[in-house]
Amino acid sequence: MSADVRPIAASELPAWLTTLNTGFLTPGTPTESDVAQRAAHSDLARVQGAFDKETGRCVATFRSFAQELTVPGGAAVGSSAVSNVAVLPTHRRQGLLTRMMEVELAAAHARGDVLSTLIAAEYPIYGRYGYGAATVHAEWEVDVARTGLDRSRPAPVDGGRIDLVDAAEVRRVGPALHERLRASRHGMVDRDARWWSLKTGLEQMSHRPYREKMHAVYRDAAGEPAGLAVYQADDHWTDAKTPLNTVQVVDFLAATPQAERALWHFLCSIDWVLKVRTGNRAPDDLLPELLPDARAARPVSAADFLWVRVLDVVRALGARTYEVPGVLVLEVDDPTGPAGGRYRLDAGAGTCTRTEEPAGVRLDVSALGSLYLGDASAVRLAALGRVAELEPGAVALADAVFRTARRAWCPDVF
Ligand SMILES: CC(=O)SCCNC(=O)CCNC(=O)[C@H](O)C(C)(C)COP(=O)(O)OP(=O)(O)OC[C@H]1O[C@@H](n2cnc3c(N)ncnc32)[C@H](O)[C@@H]1OP(=O)(O)O
Repeated sequence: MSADVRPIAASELPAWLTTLNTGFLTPGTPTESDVAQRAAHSDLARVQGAFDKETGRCVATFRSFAQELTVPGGAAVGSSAVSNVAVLPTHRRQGLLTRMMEVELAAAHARGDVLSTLIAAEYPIYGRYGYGAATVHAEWEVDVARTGLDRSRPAPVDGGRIDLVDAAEVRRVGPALHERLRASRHGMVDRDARWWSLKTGLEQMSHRPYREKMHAVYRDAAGEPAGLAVYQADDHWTDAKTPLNTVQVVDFLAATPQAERALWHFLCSIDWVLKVRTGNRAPDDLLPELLPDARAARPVSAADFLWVRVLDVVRALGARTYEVPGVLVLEVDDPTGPAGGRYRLDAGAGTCTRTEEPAGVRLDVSALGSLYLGDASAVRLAALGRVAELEPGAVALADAVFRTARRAWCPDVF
């Protein structure tokens, strides 16, 4: 079976969406509204399809869009975000993803994108294309009876307050709060207006019907919104009519530790609620130790989340800051992409240039992607055989230079 890979025409969107839904095991013919929304929010030049040469059927989907990724130090770096990758089960393992990815990475490089980013459905798929796992998704389940928090006094003690608000208020205060947090937390990506519309039910796709949520906003003593928790509960009771509810947090943004403390205390104090599941948190989240009994928060997930592929090493390494000074020469291998070469990183000056100097470390571009946001350890990658030390001490220096005090966190699936 052979197939043509090319950008799709607007008239092909319904077939493309059907293939995407089937590939993601959410069968369903798209509605007119689904198609209209996609048309309004997609740059069709960046929407690829593969079409079976015999049947003409759309058998694979791939899309990219412009994204900003916050890197250590707070700069927002331009990335080509890859999403909606699916190949029909009848056409898998025939090289279609590889062909679509080659088109995408060449186009991203030609556009001048510094990085490419994605959330991998499965771990083994994207390393071969130069992506490296760059952030960790952590989730805890809190046994609220064990927390030691005083549930009878859930109000903030710092002069702030918590207000329960509707979705319209979330659309008013959420974007600015997110922008404030994004400017200081590496690993976060921008959210456009449609993100807030979809997450608050203003728009919805038929295969993912919106279920109304509850929203708590923390305002500091000056009345400024500094935190937002979006959550739902499962309405679960025992036969003996005792409550067994679990609160599932679906979005939690806290711009200050005070907001973080106040919102977790609030969520752990709601009557009928025995458990709070945190949703996607940073692996170094404050939560466990915000509780008098930290063990009340049981880790339930710790897995790779955002994957980063460096396209332009000079601009990528020059965009982030480094917590310790040091000069490191890296030899980057990128046989199928544009990032290969030798680079001199001056972490103190925050500059990166191409160089002919001898390299201290040699690494594959996917290992560079893992190091980029400061979450991976160069020493650990060396132990795994993914970073080679060419000069004594260079791996330890790379470890110290790339790591960040707080860990990278990407709250969003895209
Ligand atoms: C960013 C996102 O959208 S993530 C969502 C990704 N989509 C999904 O997981 C949906 C279900 N899966 C699929 O649609 C497909 O299997 C895809 C998209 C993952 C892969 O598409 P394919 O066209 O089959 O990949 P392709 O044939 O180009 O494979 C290239 C290589 O990757 C390997 N590979 C592909 N998918 C997988 C996988 N899921 N697990 C392990 N290896 C894989 C292939 O074996 C092949 O290896 P080889 O070069 O050594 O032979």
